[in-house]
Amino acid sequence: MLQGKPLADTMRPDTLQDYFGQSRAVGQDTLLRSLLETNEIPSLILWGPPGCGKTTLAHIIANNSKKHSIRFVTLSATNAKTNDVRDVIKQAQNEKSFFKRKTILFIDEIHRFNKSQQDTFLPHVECGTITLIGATTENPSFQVNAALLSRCRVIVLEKLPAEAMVTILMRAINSLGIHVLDSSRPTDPLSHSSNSSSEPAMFIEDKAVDTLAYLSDGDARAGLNGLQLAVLARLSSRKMFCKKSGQSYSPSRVLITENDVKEGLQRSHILYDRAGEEHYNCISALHKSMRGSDQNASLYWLARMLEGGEDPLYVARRLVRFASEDIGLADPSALTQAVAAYQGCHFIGMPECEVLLAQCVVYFARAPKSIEVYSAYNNVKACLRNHQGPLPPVPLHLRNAPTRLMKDLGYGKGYKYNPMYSEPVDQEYLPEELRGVDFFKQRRC
Ligand SMILES: Nc1ncnc2c1ncn2[C@@H]1O[C@H](COP(=O)(O)OP(=O)(O)OP(=O)(O)O)[C@@H](O)[C@H]1O
Repeated sequence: MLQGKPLADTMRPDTLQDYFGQSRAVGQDTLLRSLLETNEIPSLILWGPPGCGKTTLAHIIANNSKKHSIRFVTLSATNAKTNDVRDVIKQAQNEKSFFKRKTILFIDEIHRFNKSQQDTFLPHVECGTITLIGATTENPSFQVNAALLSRCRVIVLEKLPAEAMVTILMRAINSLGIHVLDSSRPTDPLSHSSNSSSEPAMFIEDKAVDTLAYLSDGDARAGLNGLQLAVLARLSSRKMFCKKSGQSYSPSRVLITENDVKEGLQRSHILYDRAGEEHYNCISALHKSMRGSDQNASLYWLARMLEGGEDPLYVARRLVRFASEDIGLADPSALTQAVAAYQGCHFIGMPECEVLLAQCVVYFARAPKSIEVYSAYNNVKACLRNHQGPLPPVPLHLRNAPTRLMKDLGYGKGYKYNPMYSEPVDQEYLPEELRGVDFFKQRRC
Protein backbone atom coordinates (compact mmCIF):
# COMPACT_ATOMS: atom_id res chain seq x y z
CA MET A 1 0.00 0.00 0.00
CA LEU A 2 2.85 2.40 0.82
CA GLN A 3 5.00 1.77 -2.21
CA GLY A 4 2.57 2.66 -4.98
CA LYS A 5 0.22 5.62 -4.80
CA PRO A 6 0.77 8.54 -2.45
CA LEU A 7 -0.86 7.81 0.88
CA ALA A 8 -2.80 11.08 0.61
CA ASP A 9 -4.55 9.81 -2.53
CA THR A 10 -5.26 6.39 -1.07
CA MET A 11 -6.78 8.00 2.00
CA ARG A 12 -8.94 10.50 0.13
CA PRO A 13 -12.36 10.20 1.79
CA ASP A 14 -15.41 9.32 -0.31
CA THR A 15 -18.01 10.67 2.08
CA LEU A 16 -18.53 13.65 4.34
CA GLN A 17 -18.30 11.31 7.36
CA ASP A 18 -14.55 11.03 6.79
CA TYR A 19 -14.10 14.67 5.86
CA PHE A 20 -12.69 16.37 8.95
CA GLY A 21 -12.37 20.00 10.03
CA GLN A 22 -13.90 22.66 7.76
CA SER A 23 -16.91 22.92 10.05
CA ARG A 24 -17.54 26.52 8.99
CA ALA A 25 -17.91 25.50 5.38
CA VAL A 26 -19.56 22.07 5.61
CA GLY A 27 -20.38 21.59 9.30
CA GLN A 28 -23.67 20.06 10.43
CA ASP A 29 -25.86 23.17 10.16
CA THR A 30 -24.37 24.78 7.11
CA LEU A 31 -26.26 25.58 3.96
CA LEU A 32 -23.69 23.80 1.82
CA ARG A 33 -24.10 20.59 3.79
CA SER A 34 -27.87 20.56 3.34
CA LEU A 35 -27.47 21.30 -0.35
CA LEU A 36 -24.98 18.45 -0.65
CA GLU A 37 -27.27 16.11 1.25
CA THR A 38 -30.19 16.91 -1.03
CA ASN A 39 -27.83 16.78 -4.00
CA GLU A 40 -28.69 20.27 -5.14
CA ILE A 41 -25.23 21.43 -6.02
CA PRO A 42 -24.86 25.10 -6.90
CA SER A 43 -21.87 26.37 -8.86
CA LEU A 44 -19.05 26.72 -6.35
CA ILE A 45 -15.62 28.18 -6.00
CA LEU A 46 -13.67 26.32 -3.32
CA TRP A 47 -10.98 28.64 -2.04
CA GLY A 48 -8.39 27.54 0.48
CA PRO A 49 -4.71 26.83 1.10
CA PRO A 50 -2.97 23.75 -0.30
CA GLY A 51 -4.00 20.39 1.10
CA CYS A 52 -7.00 21.66 3.06
CA GLY A 53 -9.48 19.47 1.18
CA LYS A 54 -10.76 21.33 -1.90
CA THR A 55 -10.24 18.47 -4.33
CA THR A 56 -11.46 16.05 -1.68
CA LEU A 57 -14.71 17.96 -1.25
CA ALA A 58 -15.18 17.92 -5.02
CA HIS A 59 -14.44 14.18 -4.98
CA ILE A 60 -17.13 13.64 -2.31
CA ILE A 61 -19.60 15.66 -4.39
CA ALA A 62 -18.65 13.57 -7.44
CA ASN A 63 -19.21 10.38 -5.53
CA ASN A 64 -22.59 11.55 -4.41
CA SER A 65 -23.68 12.85 -7.79
CA LYS A 66 -22.80 9.62 -9.56
CA LYS A 67 -25.33 7.90 -7.32
CA HIS A 68 -27.92 10.33 -8.69
CA SER A 69 -26.73 9.78 -12.27
CA ILE A 70 -25.26 13.24 -12.56
CA ARG A 71 -22.13 13.37 -14.72
CA PHE A 72 -19.00 14.62 -13.04
CA VAL A 73 -16.15 15.72 -15.26
CA THR A 74 -12.76 16.84 -13.99
CA LEU A 75 -10.28 19.12 -15.70
CA SER A 76 -7.12 20.65 -14.35
CA ALA A 77 -6.43 24.18 -15.47
CA THR A 78 -2.70 23.39 -15.36
CA ASN A 79 -2.92 21.27 -18.49
CA ALA A 80 -6.42 21.68 -20.00
CA LYS A 81 -6.79 23.80 -23.13
CA THR A 82 -9.77 25.94 -24.08
CA ASN A 83 -10.75 23.24 -26.59
CA ASP A 84 -10.98 20.68 -23.79
CA VAL A 85 -13.44 22.95 -22.03
CA ARG A 86 -15.44 23.37 -25.24
CA ASP A 87 -15.59 19.58 -25.69
CA VAL A 88 -16.89 19.13 -22.15
CA ILE A 89 -19.52 21.80 -22.71
CA LYS A 90 -20.65 20.25 -26.01
CA GLN A 91 -20.98 16.87 -24.36
CA ALA A 92 -22.87 18.46 -21.47
CA GLN A 93 -25.31 20.10 -23.90
CA ASN A 94 -25.98 16.74 -25.57
CA GLU A 95 -26.45 14.96 -22.26
CA LYS A 96 -28.81 17.65 -21.13
CA SER A 97 -30.97 17.73 -24.24
CA PHE A 98 -31.02 13.99 -25.04
CA PHE A 99 -30.90 12.36 -21.62
CA LYS A 100 -31.84 15.19 -19.25
CA ARG A 101 -28.59 14.47 -17.39
CA LYS A 102 -26.87 17.22 -15.51
CA THR A 103 -23.09 17.75 -15.67
CA ILE A 104 -20.84 19.00 -12.94
CA LEU A 105 -17.52 20.30 -14.23
CA PHE A 106 -14.73 20.41 -11.66
CA ILE A 107 -11.80 22.62 -12.57
CA ASP A 108 -8.81 22.27 -10.31
CA GLU A 109 -6.60 25.35 -9.95
CA ILE A 110 -9.11 27.46 -11.84
CA HIS A 111 -6.96 30.56 -11.26
CA ARG A 112 -4.52 29.22 -13.84
CA PHE A 113 -7.09 29.79 -16.58
CA ASN A 114 -6.81 33.30 -17.98
CA LYS A 115 -9.82 35.60 -18.03
CA SER A 116 -10.82 34.75 -21.58
CA GLN A 117 -10.61 31.01 -20.89
CA GLN A 118 -12.84 31.57 -17.87
CA ASP A 119 -15.28 33.43 -20.12
CA THR A 120 -15.82 30.19 -22.03
CA PHE A 121 -17.93 28.73 -19.20
CA LEU A 122 -19.83 31.83 -18.32
CA PRO A 123 -22.92 31.45 -20.60
CA HIS A 124 -23.10 27.72 -19.88
CA VAL A 125 -23.03 28.21 -16.14
CA GLU A 126 -25.68 30.88 -16.55
CA CYS A 127 -28.08 28.72 -18.55
CA GLY A 128 -27.45 25.67 -16.34
CA THR A 129 -25.75 23.43 -18.93
CA ILE A 130 -22.99 22.89 -16.45
CA THR A 131 -22.59 23.32 -12.74
CA LEU A 132 -19.10 24.61 -12.22
CA ILE A 133 -16.94 23.72 -9.25
CA GLY A 134 -13.63 25.54 -9.29
CA ALA A 135 -10.83 25.00 -6.79
CA THR A 136 -8.24 27.66 -6.13
CA THR A 137 -5.55 28.55 -3.64
CA GLU A 138 -5.67 32.16 -4.81
CA ASN A 139 -8.05 34.88 -3.75
CA PRO A 140 -10.91 34.51 -6.25
CA SER A 141 -11.68 38.23 -6.17
CA PHE A 142 -8.47 38.74 -8.16
CA GLN A 143 -8.20 35.49 -10.06
CA VAL A 144 -11.75 34.66 -11.15
CA ASN A 145 -13.78 36.78 -13.58
CA ALA A 146 -16.19 39.01 -11.70
CA ALA A 147 -19.13 37.84 -13.86
CA LEU A 148 -18.31 34.19 -13.24
CA LEU A 149 -17.71 34.83 -9.57
CA SER A 150 -21.11 36.43 -9.17
CA ARG A 151 -22.72 33.22 -10.46
CA CYS A 152 -20.85 31.00 -8.02
CA ARG A 153 -21.02 30.54 -4.29
CA VAL A 154 -17.55 31.02 -2.81
CA ILE A 155 -16.75 28.45 -0.12
CA VAL A 156 -13.78 29.41 2.01
CA LEU A 157 -11.90 26.40 3.33
CA GLU A 158 -9.35 26.96 6.05
CA LYS A 159 -6.06 25.42 7.04
CA LEU A 160 -7.01 22.27 8.90
CA PRO A 161 -6.74 22.68 12.67
CA ALA A 162 -4.29 20.41 14.49
CA GLU A 163 -7.12 18.29 15.98
CA ALA A 164 -8.53 17.57 12.52
CA MET A 165 -5.01 16.78 11.32
CA VAL A 166 -4.59 14.27 14.15
CA THR A 167 -7.89 12.60 13.16
CA ILE A 168 -6.84 12.44 9.50
CA LEU A 169 -3.44 11.01 10.43
CA MET A 170 -4.98 8.49 12.83
CA ARG A 171 -7.32 7.27 10.09
CA ALA A 172 -4.27 6.60 7.91
CA ILE A 173 -2.26 5.09 10.78
CA ASN A 174 -5.11 2.69 11.55
CA SER A 175 -5.55 1.72 7.94
CA LEU A 176 -1.82 0.94 7.72
CA GLY A 177 -2.11 -1.22 10.83
CA ILE A 178 0.38 0.91 12.77
CA HIS A 179 0.10 0.90 16.57
CA VAL A 180 0.36 4.14 18.51
CA LEU A 181 2.61 4.09 21.57
CA ASP A 182 1.24 5.97 24.53
CA SER A 183 4.13 8.04 25.92
CA SER A 184 2.46 8.38 29.33
CA ARG A 185 2.81 4.61 29.78
CA PRO A 186 6.31 3.87 28.64
CA THR A 187 6.58 0.39 27.19
CA ASP A 188 9.28 -1.06 25.08
CA PRO A 189 7.78 -1.71 21.68
CA LEU A 190 10.13 -4.66 21.42
CA SER A 191 8.26 -6.25 24.30
CA HIS A 192 4.98 -6.28 22.37
CA SER A 193 3.73 -9.73 21.50
CA SER A 194 5.70 -11.14 18.62
CA ASN A 195 4.44 -11.07 15.12
CA SER A 196 4.34 -14.34 13.26
CA SER A 197 3.92 -12.88 9.78
CA SER A 198 6.90 -11.76 7.66
CA GLU A 199 5.63 -8.17 7.82
CA PRO A 200 7.07 -6.28 10.79
CA ALA A 201 4.76 -4.89 13.46
CA MET A 202 4.85 -1.10 13.15
CA PHE A 203 4.62 1.41 15.97
CA ILE A 204 4.55 5.16 16.06
CA GLU A 205 5.15 7.40 19.07
CA ASP A 206 2.06 9.41 19.96
CA LYS A 207 4.15 12.57 20.11
CA ALA A 208 5.27 11.83 16.54
CA VAL A 209 1.62 12.00 15.49
CA ASP A 210 1.14 15.32 17.31
CA THR A 211 4.32 16.75 15.85
CA LEU A 212 3.27 15.72 12.37
CA ALA A 213 -0.12 17.34 12.92
CA TYR A 214 1.43 20.63 14.05
CA LEU A 215 4.27 20.84 11.57
CA SER A 216 2.13 20.11 8.57
CA ASP A 217 0.47 23.46 9.22
CA GLY A 218 -3.06 22.57 8.19
CA ASP A 219 -2.02 20.79 5.00
CA ALA A 220 -3.32 17.22 5.12
CA ARG A 221 -1.41 16.17 2.02
CA ALA A 222 1.85 17.32 3.60
CA GLY A 223 1.00 15.49 6.84
CA LEU A 224 0.14 12.24 5.07
CA ASN A 225 3.20 12.49 2.81
CA GLY A 226 5.35 13.08 5.89
CA LEU A 227 3.90 9.98 7.52
CA GLN A 228 4.41 7.91 4.39
CA LEU A 229 8.03 9.02 4.02
CA ALA A 230 8.78 8.34 7.67
CA VAL A 231 7.33 4.81 7.43
CA LEU A 232 9.14 4.06 4.17
CA ALA A 233 12.43 5.35 5.59
CA ARG A 234 12.08 3.11 8.64
CA LEU A 235 11.19 0.08 6.53
CA SER A 236 14.13 0.59 4.24
CA SER A 237 16.57 1.00 7.14
CA ARG A 238 15.22 -2.31 8.45
CA LYS A 239 16.13 -3.92 5.11
CA MET A 240 19.57 -2.29 5.22
CA PHE A 241 20.08 -3.76 8.67
CA CYS A 242 19.58 -7.29 7.25
CA LYS A 243 21.90 -6.66 4.33
CA LYS A 244 24.68 -5.19 6.46
CA SER A 245 24.47 -7.68 9.27
CA GLY A 246 24.09 -10.59 6.87
CA GLN A 247 21.35 -11.93 9.11
CA SER A 248 18.56 -13.84 7.49
CA TYR A 249 16.02 -12.40 9.91
CA SER A 250 15.16 -8.72 10.21
CA PRO A 251 13.76 -6.88 13.22
CA SER A 252 10.14 -7.88 13.53
CA ARG A 253 9.16 -4.51 14.96
CA VAL A 254 9.60 -1.05 13.55
CA LEU A 255 9.27 2.14 15.59
CA ILE A 256 8.56 5.49 13.97
CA THR A 257 9.83 8.31 16.16
CA GLU A 258 9.27 12.03 16.31
CA ASN A 259 12.59 12.57 14.52
CA ASP A 260 11.55 10.31 11.68
CA VAL A 261 8.44 12.34 10.98
CA LYS A 262 10.34 15.61 11.22
CA GLU A 263 12.68 14.36 8.55
CA GLY A 264 9.71 13.23 6.52
CA LEU A 265 8.42 16.74 6.36
CA GLN A 266 10.04 19.37 4.24
CA ARG A 267 9.09 22.16 6.48
CA SER A 268 9.81 25.14 4.32
CA HIS A 269 7.48 23.99 1.56
CA ILE A 270 4.75 23.44 4.03
CA LEU A 271 4.81 26.72 5.85
CA TYR A 272 4.88 29.16 3.06
CA ASP A 273 3.69 29.45 -0.49
CA ARG A 274 5.97 31.97 -2.18
CA ALA A 275 3.71 32.68 -5.10
CA GLY A 276 0.38 32.54 -3.39
CA GLU A 277 -1.94 34.41 -1.09
CA GLU A 278 0.26 33.64 1.94
CA HIS A 279 3.11 35.63 0.42
CA TYR A 280 0.96 38.78 0.37
CA ASN A 281 -0.56 38.08 3.77
CA CYS A 282 2.85 37.75 5.40
CA ILE A 283 4.38 40.83 3.82
CA SER A 284 1.29 42.80 4.81
CA ALA A 285 1.57 41.49 8.38
CA LEU A 286 5.25 42.50 8.47
CA HIS A 287 4.50 45.99 7.18
CA LYS A 288 1.71 46.48 9.72
CA SER A 289 3.74 45.13 12.62
CA MET A 290 6.60 47.56 11.88
CA ARG A 291 4.09 50.38 11.49
CA GLY A 292 2.63 49.41 14.85
CA SER A 293 6.17 49.42 16.34
CA ASP A 294 5.84 45.80 17.45
CA GLN A 295 9.39 44.48 17.15
CA ASN A 296 8.48 40.91 18.14
CA ALA A 297 5.73 40.56 15.58
CA SER A 298 7.94 42.22 12.96
CA LEU A 299 10.69 39.68 13.50
CA TYR A 300 8.17 36.85 13.54
CA TRP A 301 6.67 37.72 10.14
CA LEU A 302 10.11 38.29 8.68
CA ALA A 303 11.24 34.85 9.82
CA ARG A 304 8.03 33.24 8.54
CA MET A 305 8.85 34.53 5.10
CA LEU A 306 12.59 33.86 5.06
CA GLU A 307 12.33 30.40 6.60
CA GLY A 308 9.67 29.63 4.03
CA GLY A 309 12.02 30.44 1.17
CA GLU A 310 10.99 34.01 0.36
CA ASP A 311 13.40 35.98 -1.81
CA PRO A 312 15.32 38.25 0.63
CA LEU A 313 15.58 40.94 -2.05
CA TYR A 314 11.79 41.09 -2.26
CA VAL A 315 11.62 41.76 1.49
CA ALA A 316 14.45 44.29 1.21
CA ARG A 317 12.62 46.18 -1.54
CA ARG A 318 9.53 46.38 0.66
CA LEU A 319 11.69 47.77 3.46
CA VAL A 320 13.00 50.52 1.18
CA ARG A 321 9.42 51.53 0.50
CA PHE A 322 8.51 51.36 4.21
CA ALA A 323 11.45 53.62 5.11
CA SER A 324 9.86 56.49 3.22
CA GLU A 325 6.18 55.69 3.48
CA ASP A 326 6.01 55.13 7.23
CA ILE A 327 9.15 56.57 8.81
CA GLY A 328 9.87 59.36 6.39
CA LEU A 329 11.39 62.49 7.84
CA ALA A 330 10.89 61.32 11.42
CA ASP A 331 14.19 59.49 10.79
CA PRO A 332 15.54 60.08 7.29
CA SER A 333 18.43 57.68 7.87
CA ALA A 334 15.89 54.82 7.74
CA LEU A 335 16.07 55.04 3.96
CA THR A 336 19.84 54.67 4.06
CA GLN A 337 19.45 51.65 6.34
CA ALA A 338 16.98 50.02 3.96
CA VAL A 339 19.08 50.62 0.86
CA ALA A 340 22.15 49.32 2.70
CA ALA A 341 20.21 46.22 3.77
CA TYR A 342 19.10 45.70 0.16
CA GLN A 343 22.68 45.95 -1.09
CA GLY A 344 23.98 43.74 1.71
CA CYS A 345 21.42 41.06 0.81
CA HIS A 346 22.47 41.38 -2.78
CA PHE A 347 26.14 40.85 -1.86
CA ILE A 348 25.86 37.92 0.49
CA GLY A 349 22.50 36.22 -0.19
CA MET A 350 20.72 33.77 2.10
CA PRO A 351 21.18 32.53 4.75
CA GLU A 352 23.82 35.11 5.79
CA CYS A 353 21.69 38.09 4.87
CA GLU A 354 18.83 37.14 7.18
CA VAL A 355 20.41 39.05 10.06
CA LEU A 356 20.74 42.18 7.92
CA LEU A 357 17.04 42.13 7.27
CA ALA A 358 16.33 41.36 10.92
CA GLN A 359 18.42 44.37 12.00
CA CYS A 360 16.64 46.62 9.55
CA VAL A 361 13.20 45.34 10.54
CA VAL A 362 13.87 45.92 14.26
CA TYR A 363 15.32 49.37 13.49
CA PHE A 364 12.11 50.20 11.63
CA ALA A 365 9.83 48.82 14.32
CA ARG A 366 11.62 50.98 16.90
CA ALA A 367 11.93 54.08 14.72
CA PRO A 368 9.65 57.11 15.12
CA LYS A 369 7.05 57.24 12.37
CA SER A 370 5.88 60.03 10.10
CA ILE A 371 3.59 59.83 7.11
CA GLU A 372 3.80 63.59 6.59
CA VAL A 373 5.60 63.43 3.22
CA TYR A 374 3.72 60.37 2.06
CA SER A 375 0.30 61.89 2.66
CA ALA A 376 1.29 65.32 1.34
CA TYR A 377 2.49 63.66 -1.85
CA ASN A 378 -0.81 61.79 -2.10
CA ASN A 379 -2.60 65.12 -1.75
CA VAL A 380 -0.62 66.51 -4.65
CA LYS A 381 -1.47 63.46 -6.77
CA ALA A 382 -5.15 63.84 -5.88
CA CYS A 383 -4.96 67.51 -6.78
CA LEU A 384 -3.58 66.67 -10.21
CA ARG A 385 -6.12 63.89 -10.77
CA ASN A 386 -9.09 66.06 -9.79
CA HIS A 387 -8.03 69.08 -11.77
CA GLN A 388 -10.67 70.19 -14.28
CA GLY A 389 -9.45 71.43 -17.66
CA PRO A 390 -5.86 71.99 -18.76
CA LEU A 391 -3.19 72.04 -16.08
CA PRO A 392 -2.00 75.56 -15.19
CA PRO A 393 1.14 76.73 -16.99
CA VAL A 394 4.47 77.02 -15.18
CA PRO A 395 4.70 80.65 -13.98
CA LEU A 396 6.94 82.63 -16.31
CA HIS A 397 9.33 83.78 -13.61
CA LEU A 398 10.15 80.13 -12.74
CA ARG A 399 11.01 79.19 -16.31
CA ASN A 400 14.56 78.95 -17.53
CA ALA A 401 15.46 81.25 -20.41
CA PRO A 402 18.35 79.72 -22.36
CA THR A 403 17.53 81.58 -25.61
CA ARG A 404 16.92 85.21 -26.55
CA LEU A 405 13.42 84.43 -27.79
CA MET A 406 12.50 82.92 -24.45
CA LYS A 407 13.88 85.90 -22.64
CA ASP A 408 11.84 88.15 -24.94
CA LEU A 409 8.77 86.13 -24.11
CA GLY A 410 9.31 86.91 -20.45
CA TYR A 411 10.75 83.61 -19.33
CA GLY A 412 12.58 84.00 -16.04
CA LYS A 413 11.51 87.63 -15.72
CA GLY A 414 11.25 88.84 -12.15
CA TYR A 415 12.76 85.69 -10.70
CA LYS A 416 14.50 86.38 -7.41
CA TYR A 417 17.65 84.28 -7.00
CA ASN A 418 17.43 83.39 -3.32
CA PRO A 419 21.17 83.31 -2.43
CA MET A 420 21.37 86.99 -3.36
CA TYR A 421 18.99 87.90 -0.55
CA SER A 422 19.85 87.99 3.10
CA GLU A 423 16.18 88.15 4.07
CA PRO A 424 13.56 85.45 3.24
CA VAL A 425 12.38 86.04 -0.31
CA ASP A 426 8.74 86.76 -1.03
CA GLN A 427 8.13 84.83 -4.21
CA GLU A 428 5.43 82.47 -5.56
CA TYR A 429 6.42 79.00 -6.67
CA LEU A 430 3.00 77.44 -7.30
CA PRO A 431 0.81 78.22 -10.31
CA GLU A 432 -1.41 81.19 -9.68
CA GLU A 433 -4.62 79.22 -9.21
CA LEU A 434 -3.03 77.14 -6.47
CA ARG A 435 -1.73 80.03 -4.43
CA GLY A 436 -1.94 79.40 -0.71
CA VAL A 437 -2.58 75.67 -1.08
CA ASP A 438 -0.96 73.64 1.70
CA PHE A 439 -0.67 69.99 0.74
CA PHE A 440 0.64 69.22 4.21
CA LYS A 441 -2.53 70.38 5.92
CA GLN A 442 -5.39 69.47 3.65
CA ARG A 443 -6.46 66.22 2.11
CA ARG A 444 -7.72 67.59 -1.22
CA CYS A 445 -7.24 70.83 -3.11
N1 LIG B 1 -10.87 17.74 5.39
C1 LIG B 1 -10.23 16.60 5.12
N2 LIG B 1 -10.59 15.46 5.72
C2 LIG B 1 -9.93 14.30 5.47
N3 LIG B 1 -8.87 14.20 4.64
C3 LIG B 1 -8.47 15.33 4.01
C4 LIG B 1 -9.12 16.56 4.21
N4 LIG B 1 -8.50 17.48 3.47
C5 LIG B 1 -7.53 16.87 2.82
N5 LIG B 1 -7.49 15.56 3.14
C6 LIG B 1 -6.48 14.58 2.68
O1 LIG B 1 -5.41 15.31 2.09
C7 LIG B 1 -5.26 14.97 0.71
C8 LIG B 1 -5.03 16.23 -0.09
O2 LIG B 1 -6.20 17.04 -0.03
P1 LIG B 1 -6.82 17.75 -1.30
O3 LIG B 1 -6.25 17.17 -2.57
O4 LIG B 1 -8.30 17.76 -1.17
O5 LIG B 1 -6.24 19.19 -1.09
P2 LIG B 1 -6.50 20.50 -1.92
O6 LIG B 1 -7.09 21.51 -0.99
O7 LIG B 1 -7.25 20.21 -3.16
O8 LIG B 1 -5.00 20.92 -2.22
P3 LIG B 1 -4.32 21.58 -3.51
O9 LIG B 1 -4.74 22.98 -3.57
O10 LIG B 1 -2.85 21.49 -3.15
O11 LIG B 1 -4.67 20.73 -4.69
C9 LIG B 1 -6.52 14.22 0.34
O12 LIG B 1 -6.24 13.22 -0.62
C10 LIG B 1 -6.98 13.62 1.65
O13 LIG B 1 -6.35 12.37 1.84
